[in-house]
Amino acid sequence: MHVHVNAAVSADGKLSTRRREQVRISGDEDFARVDRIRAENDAVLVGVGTVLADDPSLVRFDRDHRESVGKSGVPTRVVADSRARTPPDAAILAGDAPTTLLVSEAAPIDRLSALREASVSVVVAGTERVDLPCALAELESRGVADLMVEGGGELVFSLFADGLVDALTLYVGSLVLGGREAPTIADGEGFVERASFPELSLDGVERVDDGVVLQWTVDS
Ligand SMILES: NC(=O)C1=CN([C@@H]2O[C@H](COP(=O)(O)OP(=O)(O)OC[C@H]3O[C@@H](n4cnc5c(N)ncnc54)[C@H](O)[C@@H]3O)[C@@H](O)[C@H]2O)C=CC1
Ligand SMILES: Nc1nc(O)c(N)c(N[C@@H]2O[C@H](COP(=O)(O)O)[C@@H](O)[C@H]2O)n1
Repeated sequence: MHVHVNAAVSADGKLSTRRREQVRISGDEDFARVDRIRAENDAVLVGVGTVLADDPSLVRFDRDHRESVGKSGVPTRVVADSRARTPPDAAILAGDAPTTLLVSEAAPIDRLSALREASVSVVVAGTERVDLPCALAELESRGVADLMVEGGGELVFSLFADGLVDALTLYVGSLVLGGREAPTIADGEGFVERASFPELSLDGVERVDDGVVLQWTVDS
């Protein structure tokens, strides 16, 4: 499976403010770029923190671009949600696009039943927290060869820690959000030892809207 993380950050590297409310960091040109990346992927993954903060629908994608890259159907929406906290009326569950929830064994049965009623497909992996290598392997067995990840910082850190990220694209916007508690692209516990820092190779730099898009591949 190929895993591509994409996000928009402020000039000081924040995904959002300390209130964790959605901030429009990029502009129309960048959102069109994001729609093309969605089109290139079989599924789009976010953490439940992003679902609770932003209530994204993840239904938009560039249909012409999808056809041009030879993909059919629509990208599946996927939420990493250890305890099944996705609200049954969340936008990510609405509409015709399929949604898969990655949960752990700690997810309460009643919440899972409510979500299954909303026609959600469920993958159970891990005891307390979603075991990402196991969950992504299950997605792959269900036909997900190309996975886009749209955040947030807790999930993306875990994906890096598990060595699961192949490519990283960041839109860096021309604004400063500040805040030591504001989320960044890789939060979690953080890496400490030099040997554990994921190393990246810079593949591209492009001016988009009023910011810059940086493209890296992750060194193996
Ligand atoms: N500017 C941008 O491009 C984006 C910004 N955001 C912002 O990011 C913030 C949300 O990010 P976070 O709070 O970091 O939440 P998150 O979206 O990373 O979700 C974290 C949650 O994912 C679940 N999870 C399941 N398995 C996990 C694992 N193995 N490792 C880590 N988490 C796991 C846990 O329940 C955890 O609480 C919001 O403020 C949102 O606005 C989110 C996406 C894109
Ligand atoms: N690429 C990008 N630029 C910004 O400025 C943003 N605020 C975000 N946020 C994320 O985009 C997703 C929106 O999804 P829907 O359009 O509602 O489907 C969601 O994941 C936001 O967190 N992204």
